[in-house]
Amino acid sequence: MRLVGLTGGIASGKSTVSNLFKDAGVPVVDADVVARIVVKLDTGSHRASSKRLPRCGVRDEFVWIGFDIQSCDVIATLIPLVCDFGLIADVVRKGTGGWKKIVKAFGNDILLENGEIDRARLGQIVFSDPAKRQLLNRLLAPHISSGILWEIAKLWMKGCKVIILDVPLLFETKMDRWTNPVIVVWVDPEIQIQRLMSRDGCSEEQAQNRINAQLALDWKKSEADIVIDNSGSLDETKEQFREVLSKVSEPLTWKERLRSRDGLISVILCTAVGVLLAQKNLL
Ligand SMILES: CC(C)(COP(=O)(O)OP(=O)(O)OC[C@H]1O[C@@H](n2cnc3c(N)ncnc32)[C@H](O)[C@@H]1O)[C@@H](O)C(=O)NCCC(=O)NCCS
Ligand SMILES: Nc1ncnc2c1ncn2[C@@H]1O[C@H](COP(=O)(O)OP(=O)(O)OP(=O)(O)O)[C@@H](O)[C@H]1O
Repeated sequence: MRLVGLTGGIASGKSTVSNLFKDAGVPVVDADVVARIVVKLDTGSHRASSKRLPRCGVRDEFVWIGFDIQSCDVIATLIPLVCDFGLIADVVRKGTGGWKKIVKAFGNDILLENGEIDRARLGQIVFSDPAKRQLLNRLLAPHISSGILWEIAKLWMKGCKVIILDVPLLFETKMDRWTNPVIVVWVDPEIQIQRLMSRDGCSEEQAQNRINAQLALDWKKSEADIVIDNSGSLDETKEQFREVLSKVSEPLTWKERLRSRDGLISVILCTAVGVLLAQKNLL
């Protein structure tokens, strides 16, 4: 299995590029999506909200995190069994823990009427205060990394050979050690701030705070194996993407093959046959 890192700066165009990968049929694990799941409200235990929302079952949560049980032949039969015994539930229900930790640390003021986290409010707080941002990062990091690992595990079980890890803080969290190659989506700083302000409707100061919350994009560019310059038009980015796609779709190396599901199954089968043959010869 090949784990390809996709990163960049805020609003540099990671989602734009990861959508191109998805359109090309390459699976993407999106850390922002995982992070949203881990701060989701556990509707069953929330007390701050006046409205009681319907409780989601474990199976609803699989649908919620985009898990297509039907298409995963090997574990399709195992999942209901395991869920019923609560073994996987702990992993996918991390949202419960993340939500509780945030409310405990930041208070009920960061909650919306329905008890969900007010992301805009929390964003304002953490992007203007490095200490609070560090606190949030510390609280969520274990949930996000286990959420990402779980997403990778599901794709591995499906037999996916190339997986894109779209992680804005890939270098900051040292996750780049897991990935090869690392793609950095770079953008001219002036264009980055303009795109960020127009997408999020924020002031220049707020946009700059968000940019400053991450390692410098130029440094990330210098660490990249592949750079996509997204300062031009979408067509220009698509042009660069075609070359990148053919690069990441090159045949797997032996190491990558061994890390894939089919590679591991082959190794297990070969070992089992080898052991059987050796036993027969010894008898
Ligand atoms: C602060 C929050 C509530 C703001 O939510 P909002 O919906 O406004 O932004 P969204 O989640 O879409 O993130 C947008 C971008 O902000 C940047 N960003 C998000 N969190 C962080 C962070 N802790 N430090 C630096 N940059 C960050 C990323 O580039 C991300 O792509 C949210 O980003 C959050 O919960 N962040 C902490 C989780 C995290 O670290 N996510 C990044 C995953 S690697
Ligand atoms: N080549 C381009 N030309 C014009 N607009 C673009 C281009 N690429 C991206 N954009 C716009 O810039 C904004 C940021 O892009 P995108 O959301 O892909 O960035 P991102 O790196 O995923 O952001 P974040 O870090 O917040 O998740 C979006 O509004 C997007 O539509």
